[in-house]
Amino acid sequence: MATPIVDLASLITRSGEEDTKKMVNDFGKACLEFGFLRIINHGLPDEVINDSWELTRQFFDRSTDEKLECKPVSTVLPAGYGKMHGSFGSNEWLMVCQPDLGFNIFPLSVPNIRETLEELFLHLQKLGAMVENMMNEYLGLPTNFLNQFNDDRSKDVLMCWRYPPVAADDTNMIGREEHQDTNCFTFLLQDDVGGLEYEKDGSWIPVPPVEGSLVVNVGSTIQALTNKKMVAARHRVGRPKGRSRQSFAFFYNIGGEKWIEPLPKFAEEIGEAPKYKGFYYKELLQARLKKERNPLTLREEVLDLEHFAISPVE
Ligand SMILES: O=C(O)CCC(=O)C(=O)O
Ligand SMILES: [Fe+2]
Repeated sequence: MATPIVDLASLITRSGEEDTKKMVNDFGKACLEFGFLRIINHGLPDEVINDSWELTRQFFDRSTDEKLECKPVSTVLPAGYGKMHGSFGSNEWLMVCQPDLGFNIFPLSVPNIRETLEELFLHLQKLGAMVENMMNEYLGLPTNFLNQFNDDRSKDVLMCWRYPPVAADDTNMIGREEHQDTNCFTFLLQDDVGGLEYEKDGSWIPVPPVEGSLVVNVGSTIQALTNKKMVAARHRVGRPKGRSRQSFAFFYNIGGEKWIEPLPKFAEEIGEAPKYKGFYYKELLQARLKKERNPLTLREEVLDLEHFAISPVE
């Protein structure tokens, strides 16, 4: 079964009601059956995408000292440059946060990088709200329910990733360990190196780069709210051979203080027991990041949504 492709043309052009209904249905079904899909006609300007690739490439090609000048200043929103250590590999990232918060740090030696990446951020954030509305409609929730529930946009994050290639003496072929994203939705752009895969029915399905398309995946927050009606697909990235790989992952997030538990519509109201106990979003996120950024962590120790699962009564 091929990864679904959902055409967002009618969302952008606001064409007829029938087209919109079909789009919402295609999107919802793709989330329900795969948790992973591609979108086309998403409205992101080519120029912004192309400039973002070029400028982040220039940034990652700078010397380590120069990149370290962009080290985060805030621990609350650690926008800026970072690098993984230890068993999680040596991937580098440049993290971009909501522009008007003022946390973003960019090198002055790469002209226009701020304007370009912040513009990309804002386009993706707009897309996030649209996708959230489609999900709202597909799930039959009251109008704007999800947008209002998830009204704090200050935690959205754009991660610009660079994965180094496998070295000759290297045995670790994993570029990014398998995981579920904890947020609501993630939007992914990858360069032509490829390597992204998601899990479906026990198999790993490759998601090769296709120009003009954007990958969307469902995060654990949606899985918890829908009482596992929607499932956040596990995904991973193989380590690139020969040359490094770049990607952009935009996390349409949720505020840390938000209490997440299955919505009554998907549990009590339909006579189903909740599959998860309630938790503050930050409990899931912080535990995940703390583990992931600690080089001594074993993969089995990384906390995910199942930590909050209520085991069925025998
Ligand atoms: O680099 C990619 O394609 C995927 C990145 C990812 O899964 C993540 O940042 O959560
Ligand atoms: Fe991910």
